[in-house]
Amino acid sequence: MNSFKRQVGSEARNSNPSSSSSDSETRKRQTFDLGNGSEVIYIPRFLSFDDSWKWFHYLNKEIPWTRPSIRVFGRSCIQPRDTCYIASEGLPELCYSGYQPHAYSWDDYPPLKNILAAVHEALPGSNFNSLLLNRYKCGSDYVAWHSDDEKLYGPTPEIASVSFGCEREFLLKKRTSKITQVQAIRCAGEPASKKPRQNKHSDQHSFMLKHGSLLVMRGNTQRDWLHSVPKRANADAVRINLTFRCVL
Ligand SMILES: O=C(O)CCC(=O)C(=O)O
Ligand SMILES: [Fe+2]
Repeated sequence: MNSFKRQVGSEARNSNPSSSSSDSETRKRQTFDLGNGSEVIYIPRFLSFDDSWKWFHYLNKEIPWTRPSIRVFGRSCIQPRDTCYIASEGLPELCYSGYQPHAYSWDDYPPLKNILAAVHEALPGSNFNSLLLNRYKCGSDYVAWHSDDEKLYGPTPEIASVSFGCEREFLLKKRTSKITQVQAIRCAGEPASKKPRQNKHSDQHSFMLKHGSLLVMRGNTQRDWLHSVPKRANADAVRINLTFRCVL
């Protein structure tokens, strides 16, 4: 994979709540215009350090985690992370990679409603009604390149992702259209002056997702970009991630 041009959230290294130097900085909302109506918002310290550990321990213990079989390129394999699904009553069923998760109720896990309320407060106008939870037990658990572009989320899904525990890298890369691929093949080896001009936006981004952080993808991000959490040999602890979504 290409090396990423831009590393954001570098203050993520500083996960000790008592460190004061960048306190106001890290609580701030950072907005990234990815171009063409795609946008990412990142709030490194969305939830407090201590509250985040309380949520982490609750979720790790109480959520009925499963590791289902899914289909990838026509082959059956075990999903490389634990998962669980929560949805409001009466919504159409979610199905991804040939897997239809059981929808648990928000009422079964009341603390999730508190986290949802905090997300709604940070994102006025949003109305999330479902939640896909992920648990990465170690650095060999991952999520492969994908976009959350299932029809039931509509054409411009907003996805709010809250992270707890071990910091992991979250990557975004621009989808290449057929036209761009053909251009790339034609232009390989040509002098720079003949190659089409790059636009001002980078086509790869990397976020080190902190304990207690919130990352939001909105606009055309699911249409035009792919995202992943790659394997990392040095990630030696559990990470839990909540992705809030709105089924239309
Ligand atoms: O764990 C993450 O940060 C991303 C999870 C994700 O992309 C998904 O559940 O669709
Ligand atoms: Fe995703």
